[in-house]
Amino acid sequence: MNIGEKTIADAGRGGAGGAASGIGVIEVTALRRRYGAAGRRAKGEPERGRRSRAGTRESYEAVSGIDFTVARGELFALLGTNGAGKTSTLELLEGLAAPSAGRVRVLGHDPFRERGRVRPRIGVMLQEGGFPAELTPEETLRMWAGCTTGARPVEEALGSVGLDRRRNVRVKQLSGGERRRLDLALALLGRPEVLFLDEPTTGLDTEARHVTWELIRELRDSGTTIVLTTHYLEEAEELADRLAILHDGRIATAGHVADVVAAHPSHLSFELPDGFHLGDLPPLGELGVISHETTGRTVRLRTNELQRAATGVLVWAQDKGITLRGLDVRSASLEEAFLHIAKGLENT
Ligand SMILES: Nc1ncnc2c1ncn2[C@@H]1O[C@H](COP(=O)(O)OP(=O)(O)OP(=O)(O)O)[C@@H](O)[C@H]1O
Repeated sequence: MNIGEKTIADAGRGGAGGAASGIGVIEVTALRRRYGAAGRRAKGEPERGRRSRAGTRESYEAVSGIDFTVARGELFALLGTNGAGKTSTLELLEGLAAPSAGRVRVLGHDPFRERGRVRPRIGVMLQEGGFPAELTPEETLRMWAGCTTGARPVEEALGSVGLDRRRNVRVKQLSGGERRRLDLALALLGRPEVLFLDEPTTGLDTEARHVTWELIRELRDSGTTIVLTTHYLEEAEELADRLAILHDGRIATAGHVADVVAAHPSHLSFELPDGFHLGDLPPLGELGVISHETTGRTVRLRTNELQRAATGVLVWAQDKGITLRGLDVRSASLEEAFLHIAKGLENT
Protein backbone atom coordinates (compact mmCIF):
# COMPACT_ATOMS: atom_id res chain seq x y z
CA MET A 1 0.00 0.00 0.00
CA ASN A 2 1.22 3.47 -0.83
CA ILE A 3 2.06 5.27 2.41
CA GLY A 4 1.10 8.70 1.07
CA GLU A 5 -2.27 7.49 -0.20
CA LYS A 6 -3.06 5.85 3.09
CA THR A 7 -2.24 8.96 5.07
CA ILE A 8 -4.38 11.14 2.83
CA ALA A 9 -7.27 8.68 2.87
CA ASP A 10 -7.15 8.45 6.64
CA ALA A 11 -6.99 12.20 7.03
CA GLY A 12 -10.00 12.47 4.74
CA ARG A 13 -12.25 10.44 6.99
CA GLY A 14 -11.21 12.48 9.96
CA GLY A 15 -10.73 9.51 12.23
CA ALA A 16 -7.06 8.88 11.66
CA GLY A 17 -4.71 11.48 10.31
CA GLY A 18 -7.29 14.14 11.16
CA ALA A 19 -8.35 15.13 14.65
CA ALA A 20 -11.36 13.40 16.12
CA SER A 21 -13.22 16.66 16.59
CA GLY A 22 -12.78 20.41 16.72
CA ILE A 23 -9.84 22.55 15.71
CA GLY A 24 -6.46 20.99 16.31
CA VAL A 25 -4.49 22.14 19.33
CA ILE A 26 -1.58 20.68 17.37
CA GLU A 27 -1.50 20.92 13.58
CA VAL A 28 1.30 19.43 11.55
CA THR A 29 1.43 19.81 7.76
CA ALA A 30 4.00 18.38 5.33
CA LEU A 31 6.59 18.47 8.09
CA ARG A 32 10.22 17.68 7.29
CA ARG A 33 13.40 17.64 9.34
CA ARG A 34 16.79 17.22 7.77
CA TYR A 35 19.94 16.96 9.82
CA GLY A 36 23.00 18.65 8.41
CA ALA A 37 25.70 16.09 8.91
CA ALA A 38 26.00 12.41 9.55
CA GLY A 39 24.52 11.85 12.94
CA ARG A 40 23.32 9.14 15.22
CA ARG A 41 22.01 6.12 13.43
CA ALA A 42 20.67 2.92 14.88
CA LYS A 43 22.84 -0.13 14.31
CA GLY A 44 21.89 -1.91 11.09
CA GLU A 45 19.57 0.91 10.04
CA PRO A 46 19.85 1.70 6.30
CA GLU A 47 21.06 5.16 5.42
CA ARG A 48 18.55 7.59 3.98
CA GLY A 49 20.53 10.66 3.10
CA ARG A 50 22.72 12.47 0.67
CA ARG A 51 26.31 11.30 0.54
CA SER A 52 29.45 13.37 0.16
CA ARG A 53 32.21 12.43 -2.31
CA ALA A 54 34.06 10.79 0.54
CA GLY A 55 31.08 8.51 0.93
CA THR A 56 30.07 9.77 4.37
CA ARG A 57 26.48 10.79 5.06
CA GLU A 58 26.21 14.54 4.44
CA SER A 59 22.64 15.15 5.46
CA TYR A 60 19.79 13.04 6.59
CA GLU A 61 16.03 13.47 6.45
CA ALA A 62 14.63 12.04 9.69
CA VAL A 63 11.09 13.38 9.16
CA SER A 64 9.90 13.14 5.56
CA GLY A 65 6.66 15.08 5.10
CA ILE A 66 4.16 14.12 7.77
CA ASP A 67 0.67 15.44 8.54
CA PHE A 68 -1.49 15.02 11.61
CA THR A 69 -3.73 16.97 13.91
CA VAL A 70 -4.39 16.51 17.62
CA ALA A 71 -7.61 17.86 19.12
CA ARG A 72 -7.94 19.44 22.57
CA GLY A 73 -8.00 16.82 25.33
CA GLU A 74 -6.85 14.07 23.01
CA LEU A 75 -3.99 11.66 23.66
CA PHE A 76 -2.01 10.97 20.51
CA ALA A 77 0.76 8.33 20.48
CA LEU A 78 3.70 8.27 18.09
CA LEU A 79 5.03 4.77 17.60
CA GLY A 80 7.87 3.42 15.47
CA THR A 81 11.05 1.40 15.57
CA ASN A 82 14.37 2.90 16.73
CA GLY A 83 15.29 5.73 14.40
CA ALA A 84 11.82 6.01 12.84
CA GLY A 85 11.73 9.75 13.61
CA LYS A 86 9.58 10.01 16.76
CA THR A 87 11.92 12.18 18.82
CA SER A 88 12.84 14.27 15.76
CA THR A 89 9.13 14.99 15.27
CA LEU A 90 8.44 15.66 18.92
CA GLU A 91 11.30 18.17 19.13
CA LEU A 92 9.72 20.15 16.30
CA LEU A 93 6.41 20.23 18.18
CA GLU A 94 8.19 21.32 21.36
CA GLY A 95 9.86 24.19 19.51
CA LEU A 96 13.36 22.86 20.18
CA ALA A 97 14.23 22.98 16.48
CA ALA A 98 12.87 24.56 13.31
CA PRO A 99 11.55 22.27 10.57
CA SER A 100 13.41 22.15 7.25
CA ALA A 101 10.02 22.39 5.53
CA GLY A 102 6.35 22.24 6.40
CA ARG A 103 4.39 23.77 9.20
CA VAL A 104 3.75 23.13 12.89
CA ARG A 105 1.21 24.97 15.02
CA VAL A 106 0.81 24.38 18.74
CA LEU A 107 -2.05 26.28 20.40
CA GLY A 108 -2.21 28.34 17.19
CA HIS A 109 1.45 29.43 17.26
CA ASP A 110 4.71 28.43 15.66
CA PRO A 111 6.46 26.73 18.62
CA PHE A 112 9.96 27.65 17.39
CA ARG A 113 9.50 31.25 16.24
CA GLU A 114 6.92 32.12 18.90
CA ARG A 115 8.52 30.12 21.66
CA GLY A 116 7.76 32.75 24.31
CA ARG A 117 4.02 32.41 23.64
CA VAL A 118 3.97 28.63 23.51
CA ARG A 119 6.50 27.51 26.16
CA PRO A 120 4.54 28.68 29.24
CA ARG A 121 1.54 26.64 28.09
CA ILE A 122 3.31 23.34 27.39
CA GLY A 123 5.04 20.69 29.48
CA VAL A 124 7.95 18.72 28.06
CA MET A 125 9.41 15.44 29.25
CA LEU A 126 12.49 14.74 27.15
CA GLN A 127 13.81 11.26 26.51
CA GLU A 128 16.84 12.07 28.63
CA GLY A 129 16.34 14.77 31.23
CA GLY A 130 19.34 16.41 32.87
CA PHE A 131 19.18 17.42 36.52
CA PRO A 132 21.82 18.85 38.83
CA ALA A 133 23.05 15.64 40.49
CA GLU A 134 23.57 17.16 43.93
CA LEU A 135 20.02 18.50 44.38
CA THR A 136 17.17 16.47 45.84
CA PRO A 137 13.85 16.00 43.98
CA GLU A 138 12.23 18.54 46.29
CA GLU A 139 14.98 21.12 45.68
CA THR A 140 14.86 20.45 41.92
CA LEU A 141 11.10 21.03 41.87
CA ARG A 142 11.36 24.17 44.02
CA MET A 143 14.00 25.55 41.68
CA TRP A 144 11.75 24.92 38.65
CA ALA A 145 8.67 26.21 40.45
CA GLY A 146 10.54 29.49 40.96
CA CYS A 147 10.78 29.89 37.18
CA THR A 148 7.24 28.71 36.42
CA THR A 149 4.12 30.87 36.44
CA GLY A 150 1.19 29.30 38.31
CA ALA A 151 3.21 26.24 39.37
CA ARG A 152 1.53 23.41 41.28
CA PRO A 153 2.57 23.08 44.93
CA VAL A 154 5.80 21.06 45.09
CA GLU A 155 4.13 18.62 47.54
CA GLU A 156 1.43 17.87 45.02
CA ALA A 157 3.94 17.37 42.18
CA LEU A 158 6.03 14.98 44.31
CA GLY A 159 2.94 13.05 45.39
CA SER A 160 1.50 12.75 41.88
CA VAL A 161 4.53 10.79 40.67
CA GLY A 162 5.01 8.83 43.92
CA LEU A 163 8.29 10.48 44.90
CA ASP A 164 7.19 11.81 48.32
CA ARG A 165 9.33 9.34 50.22
CA ARG A 166 12.37 10.06 48.04
CA ARG A 167 12.04 13.83 48.24
CA ASN A 168 15.28 14.31 50.20
CA VAL A 169 17.52 11.86 48.37
CA ARG A 170 20.09 13.38 46.01
CA VAL A 171 19.23 13.00 42.33
CA LYS A 172 22.49 11.10 41.72
CA GLN A 173 21.27 8.44 44.16
CA LEU A 174 17.87 7.97 42.49
CA SER A 175 17.23 4.94 40.32
CA GLY A 176 16.66 5.39 36.58
CA GLY A 177 12.91 4.93 37.05
CA GLU A 178 12.80 7.48 39.88
CA ARG A 179 14.57 10.02 37.67
CA ARG A 180 11.96 9.43 34.95
CA ARG A 181 9.28 10.19 37.54
CA LEU A 182 11.06 13.39 38.54
CA ASP A 183 11.17 14.31 34.86
CA LEU A 184 7.42 13.82 34.66
CA ALA A 185 6.83 15.88 37.81
CA LEU A 186 8.79 18.75 36.23
CA ALA A 187 6.78 18.51 33.01
CA LEU A 188 3.55 18.74 35.02
CA LEU A 189 4.64 21.53 37.30
CA GLY A 190 3.24 24.41 35.26
CA ARG A 191 -0.21 22.76 34.75
CA PRO A 192 0.40 22.61 30.99
CA GLU A 193 -2.41 22.69 28.44
CA VAL A 194 -0.31 20.52 26.14
CA LEU A 195 2.04 17.84 27.41
CA PHE A 196 4.79 16.18 25.36
CA LEU A 197 6.09 12.92 26.79
CA ASP A 198 9.03 11.20 25.12
CA GLU A 199 9.00 7.56 26.30
CA PRO A 200 7.57 8.47 29.72
CA THR A 201 7.62 4.98 31.21
CA THR A 202 10.91 3.62 29.89
CA GLY A 203 12.81 2.14 32.83
CA LEU A 204 9.80 2.08 35.17
CA ASP A 205 8.82 -1.13 36.92
CA THR A 206 5.38 -2.57 36.24
CA GLU A 207 3.72 -0.96 39.24
CA ALA A 208 5.22 2.47 38.57
CA ARG A 209 4.20 2.17 34.93
CA HIS A 210 0.58 1.54 35.90
CA VAL A 211 0.64 4.45 38.36
CA THR A 212 2.02 6.69 35.59
CA TRP A 213 -0.66 5.51 33.16
CA GLU A 214 -3.30 6.40 35.73
CA LEU A 215 -1.79 9.86 36.14
CA ILE A 216 -1.61 10.38 32.36
CA ARG A 217 -5.25 9.30 32.03
CA GLU A 218 -6.30 11.75 34.75
CA LEU A 219 -4.48 14.55 32.98
CA ARG A 220 -6.12 13.67 29.68
CA ASP A 221 -9.54 13.43 31.33
CA SER A 222 -9.07 16.87 32.86
CA GLY A 223 -8.56 18.29 29.36
CA THR A 224 -4.77 18.21 28.86
CA THR A 225 -3.77 17.46 25.28
CA ILE A 226 -1.01 14.87 25.27
CA VAL A 227 1.43 13.60 22.66
CA LEU A 228 3.59 10.71 23.73
CA THR A 229 6.10 8.41 22.13
CA THR A 230 6.50 4.87 23.36
CA HIS A 231 8.00 1.53 22.51
CA TYR A 232 5.38 -0.22 24.64
CA LEU A 233 2.46 -1.15 22.41
CA GLU A 234 0.44 -2.04 25.49
CA GLU A 235 0.94 1.55 26.65
CA ALA A 236 -0.42 2.90 23.37
CA GLU A 237 -3.37 0.50 23.53
CA GLU A 238 -4.10 1.52 27.12
CA LEU A 239 -3.80 5.27 26.70
CA ALA A 240 -4.05 6.51 23.13
CA ASP A 241 -7.18 7.93 21.57
CA ARG A 242 -5.37 7.84 18.24
CA LEU A 243 -1.89 6.90 17.16
CA ALA A 244 0.49 7.13 14.23
CA ILE A 245 3.09 4.52 13.38
CA LEU A 246 6.18 6.12 11.88
CA HIS A 247 8.43 4.24 9.52
CA ASP A 248 11.48 5.80 7.88
CA GLY A 249 10.34 9.30 8.78
CA ARG A 250 6.87 8.86 7.30
CA ILE A 251 3.49 8.00 8.78
CA ALA A 252 2.91 4.42 7.66
CA THR A 253 -0.51 4.28 9.28
CA ALA A 254 -2.59 6.38 11.63
CA GLY A 255 -5.95 6.22 13.31
CA HIS A 256 -7.85 4.90 16.28
CA VAL A 257 -6.18 1.81 17.75
CA ALA A 258 -9.13 -0.40 16.77
CA ASP A 259 -9.02 0.83 13.16
CA VAL A 260 -5.26 0.35 12.85
CA VAL A 261 -5.60 -3.18 14.20
CA ALA A 262 -8.67 -3.97 12.09
CA ALA A 263 -6.69 -3.20 8.94
CA HIS A 264 -4.62 -6.33 9.59
CA PRO A 265 -5.75 -9.96 9.20
CA SER A 266 -7.11 -12.09 12.02
CA HIS A 267 -5.98 -15.67 12.65
CA LEU A 268 -7.74 -18.99 13.10
CA SER A 269 -5.82 -22.15 13.90
CA PHE A 270 -6.72 -25.70 14.89
CA GLU A 271 -5.56 -29.29 14.56
CA LEU A 272 -7.12 -31.46 11.89
CA PRO A 273 -8.16 -34.83 13.35
CA ASP A 274 -6.52 -37.96 11.94
CA GLY A 275 -8.08 -38.98 8.66
CA PHE A 276 -8.89 -35.41 7.61
CA HIS A 277 -6.94 -33.20 5.21
CA LEU A 278 -6.96 -29.53 4.30
CA GLY A 279 -8.86 -30.35 1.12
CA ASP A 280 -11.73 -31.73 3.23
CA LEU A 281 -12.49 -28.24 4.57
CA PRO A 282 -15.02 -26.07 2.70
CA PRO A 283 -13.31 -24.00 -0.06
CA LEU A 284 -11.13 -21.57 1.89
CA GLY A 285 -11.84 -18.65 -0.48
CA GLU A 286 -15.55 -18.99 0.29
CA LEU A 287 -14.73 -18.70 4.00
CA GLY A 288 -12.94 -15.39 3.38
CA VAL A 289 -9.51 -16.92 4.03
CA ILE A 290 -6.70 -14.94 2.38
CA SER A 291 -3.82 -17.32 3.14
CA HIS A 292 -3.12 -20.52 4.99
CA GLU A 293 -0.27 -22.71 6.17
CA THR A 294 -0.04 -26.15 7.71
CA THR A 295 2.56 -27.51 10.09
CA GLY A 296 2.04 -31.19 10.76
CA ARG A 297 -1.68 -31.45 11.55
CA THR A 298 -1.98 -27.78 12.59
CA VAL A 299 -3.76 -25.51 10.14
CA ARG A 300 -3.38 -21.71 10.35
CA LEU A 301 -5.74 -19.48 8.40
CA ARG A 302 -5.50 -15.69 7.93
CA THR A 303 -8.66 -13.76 7.21
CA ASN A 304 -10.14 -10.28 7.16
CA GLU A 305 -13.57 -11.79 7.93
CA LEU A 306 -13.00 -13.62 11.16
CA GLN A 307 -16.64 -14.33 11.98
CA ARG A 308 -17.31 -15.80 8.54
CA ALA A 309 -14.19 -17.99 8.57
CA ALA A 310 -14.72 -19.18 12.15
CA THR A 311 -18.40 -19.95 11.56
CA GLY A 312 -17.58 -21.86 8.36
CA VAL A 313 -14.94 -24.01 10.08
CA LEU A 314 -17.07 -24.67 13.19
CA VAL A 315 -20.19 -25.58 11.22
CA TRP A 316 -18.08 -27.90 9.09
CA ALA A 317 -16.63 -29.57 12.21
CA GLN A 318 -20.09 -29.98 13.71
CA ASP A 319 -21.46 -31.53 10.52
CA LYS A 320 -18.58 -34.00 10.51
CA GLY A 321 -19.04 -34.67 14.23
CA ILE A 322 -15.39 -33.87 15.01
CA THR A 323 -13.64 -31.91 17.74
CA LEU A 324 -11.02 -29.39 16.62
CA ARG A 325 -8.21 -29.59 19.17
CA GLY A 326 -6.09 -26.50 19.84
CA LEU A 327 -8.75 -24.22 18.40
CA ASP A 328 -7.53 -20.61 18.57
CA VAL A 329 -9.45 -17.68 17.09
CA ARG A 330 -7.94 -14.22 17.45
CA SER A 331 -8.10 -10.74 16.00
CA ALA A 332 -4.88 -9.06 14.98
CA SER A 333 -3.14 -7.21 17.80
CA LEU A 334 -1.49 -3.82 17.70
CA GLU A 335 1.79 -5.72 18.01
CA GLU A 336 1.11 -7.63 14.79
CA ALA A 337 0.09 -4.43 13.00
CA PHE A 338 3.25 -2.76 14.26
CA LEU A 339 5.57 -5.60 13.25
CA HIS A 340 3.96 -5.73 9.82
CA ILE A 341 4.71 -2.03 9.35
CA ALA A 342 8.16 -2.23 10.91
CA LYS A 343 9.16 -4.89 8.41
CA GLY A 344 8.15 -2.48 5.65
CA LEU A 345 5.36 -4.78 4.52
CA GLU A 346 2.88 -1.93 4.34
CA ASN A 347 4.40 -0.93 1.02
CA THR A 348 4.01 -4.31 -0.58
N1 LIG B 1 21.33 15.40 15.72
C1 LIG B 1 21.23 14.52 14.74
N2 LIG B 1 22.03 14.58 13.65
C2 LIG B 1 21.92 13.69 12.64
N3 LIG B 1 21.02 12.68 12.61
C3 LIG B 1 20.21 12.56 13.67
C4 LIG B 1 20.26 13.45 14.79
N4 LIG B 1 19.33 13.08 15.69
C5 LIG B 1 18.70 11.99 15.16
N5 LIG B 1 19.25 11.69 13.96
C6 LIG B 1 18.85 10.58 13.09
O1 LIG B 1 17.49 10.76 12.74
C7 LIG B 1 16.82 9.50 12.70
C8 LIG B 1 15.59 9.56 13.59
O2 LIG B 1 16.02 9.67 14.95
P1 LIG B 1 14.99 9.85 16.14
O3 LIG B 1 15.79 10.00 17.39
O4 LIG B 1 14.01 10.88 15.80
O5 LIG B 1 14.26 8.42 16.11
P2 LIG B 1 13.27 7.77 17.17
O6 LIG B 1 12.13 7.22 16.39
O7 LIG B 1 12.96 8.71 18.26
O8 LIG B 1 14.18 6.58 17.72
P3 LIG B 1 14.27 5.90 19.18
O9 LIG B 1 13.08 5.04 19.32
O10 LIG B 1 15.53 5.10 19.06
O11 LIG B 1 14.35 6.98 20.21
C9 LIG B 1 17.85 8.46 13.11
O12 LIG B 1 18.39 7.89 11.94
C10 LIG B 1 18.90 9.26 13.83
O13 LIG B 1 20.17 8.67 13.68
